[in-house]
Amino acid sequence: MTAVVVEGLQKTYGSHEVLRGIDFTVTEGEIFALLGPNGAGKTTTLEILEGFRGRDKGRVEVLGLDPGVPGDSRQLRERMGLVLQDIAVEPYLSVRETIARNAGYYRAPRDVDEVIELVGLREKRAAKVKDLSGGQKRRLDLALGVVGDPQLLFLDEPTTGFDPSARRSAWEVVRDLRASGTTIVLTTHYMDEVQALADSVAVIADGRIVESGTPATLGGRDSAFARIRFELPPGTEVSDLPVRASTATEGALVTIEVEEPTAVLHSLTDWALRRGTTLQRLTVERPSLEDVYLEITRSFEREPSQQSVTARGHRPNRSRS
Ligand SMILES: Nc1ncnc2c1ncn2[C@@H]1O[C@H](COP(=O)(O)OP(=O)(O)OP(=O)(O)O)[C@@H](O)[C@H]1O
Repeated sequence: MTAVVVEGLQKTYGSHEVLRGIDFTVTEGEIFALLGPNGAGKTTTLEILEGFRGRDKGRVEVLGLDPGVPGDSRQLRERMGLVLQDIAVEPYLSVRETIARNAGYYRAPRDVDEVIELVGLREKRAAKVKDLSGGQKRRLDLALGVVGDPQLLFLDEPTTGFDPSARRSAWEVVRDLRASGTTIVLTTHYMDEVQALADSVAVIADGRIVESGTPATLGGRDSAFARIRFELPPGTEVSDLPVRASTATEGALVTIEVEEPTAVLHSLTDWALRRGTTLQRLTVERPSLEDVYLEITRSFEREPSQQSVTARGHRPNRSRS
């Protein structure tokens, strides 16, 4: 089942065309990450899906409803949860009072204390909102997003300002929500967060979706070349190696790029052992999600207008660069 359908979505602010025909779908029960550089239009897209912002053109369906239609939008409020970048809360209410007050807006909210527990704010339940730290405030935002027991949860940069351990806890909360059947639409600038959470990913640049897939396949990552690196053993030359090193040296390291590294590694290690030596600092790596993401978005920063037409064709082959 599909939770969200977006087709040909367009939005212009004045003369600034922010969305120039966005298409994507979110499957029910998945965590979908919408990525893109600052100002790419992620928040605008989310706000359109949430019914807080109108669209100029295109089809948008959220849980079978059109957030652009007032009646549908009201129904959606009951069925979706939001964790926004800046949420207005009463500074003099306590954490528990704030969550309880929000719970009152829904017909079938979750238990308030269970939600406090879920987001790790038990010790701060009596603290006033104004006395919370930045990270604790974001946890409260998360609590407010989930207290209505939403079918669909929007998370706009949910862990910005969290310390590493709080991020891990927030990820656990998000995974638990997915396990309980909640569909989650997420924006984030942290690629480790995408790797840890997302089932599918779409990247917005230059007003369009320029890449989509899973964290493992985005931008051809799964078929990218593996990069083998090691230190040339003392007294040997690159030409002595049993395989051709495509790049002579990178710093002090020899670099070899191959599609499938098993056989090459075998012949390299065999060669080294026969010579009674070792391959110091040996590593085998494929591009990380961050490498791939940066390459996708950088190529759009270079030639925005041309790139938008034939995005794939213009990008250099990241697996070999
Ligand atoms: N109400 C508005 N009026 C005019 N321009 C706007 C408005 N809201 C957003 N913009 C512009 O639209 C563009 C997209 O903004 P948006 O907030 O959707 O980007 P984003 O991808 O969420 O960015 P970030 O990663 O920085 O949060 C930006 O250039 C922004 O300045």
